[in-house]
Amino acid sequence: MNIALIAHDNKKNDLVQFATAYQTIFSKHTLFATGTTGMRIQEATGLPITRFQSGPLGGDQEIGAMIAKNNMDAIFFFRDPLTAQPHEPDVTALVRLCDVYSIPLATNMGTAELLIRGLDEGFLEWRNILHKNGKSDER
Ligand SMILES: O=C(CO)COP(=O)(O)O
Repeated sequence: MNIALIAHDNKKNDLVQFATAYQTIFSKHTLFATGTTGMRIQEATGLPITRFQSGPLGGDQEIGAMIAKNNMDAIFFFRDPLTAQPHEPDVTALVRLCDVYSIPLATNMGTAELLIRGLDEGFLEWRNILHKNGKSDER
């Protein structure tokens, strides 16, 4: 599965801890991230991660483009609900595309726990059916 990891600044420590705790599961998948989040997780875990631009510089939109091409299977996006973001339109657009394409999106630790365990149990196998039907450019 292709998985994206994103966190706003006040939530980066949480996502780094989460990725470290579930490193074994994440290591079975192909990881993508916005710039700074990806760097932080790579430093902490050594996991291979394809890093896009930083969020305010277009990283959210790059991940959105993957969703639109059916190349993204799940997203962990720890948003900061208490701080205004200069790129709020990009954040909204990313969340919207998840809804357009029914992509599982965890925006906080509580949902993230469910999503990562579900992922490991194979609850996202329906995504493979879409891939097999040739509806994506890559796996
Ligand atoms: O701003 C972000 C998501 O909206 C995250 O970007 P960084 O990972 O580069 O901090």
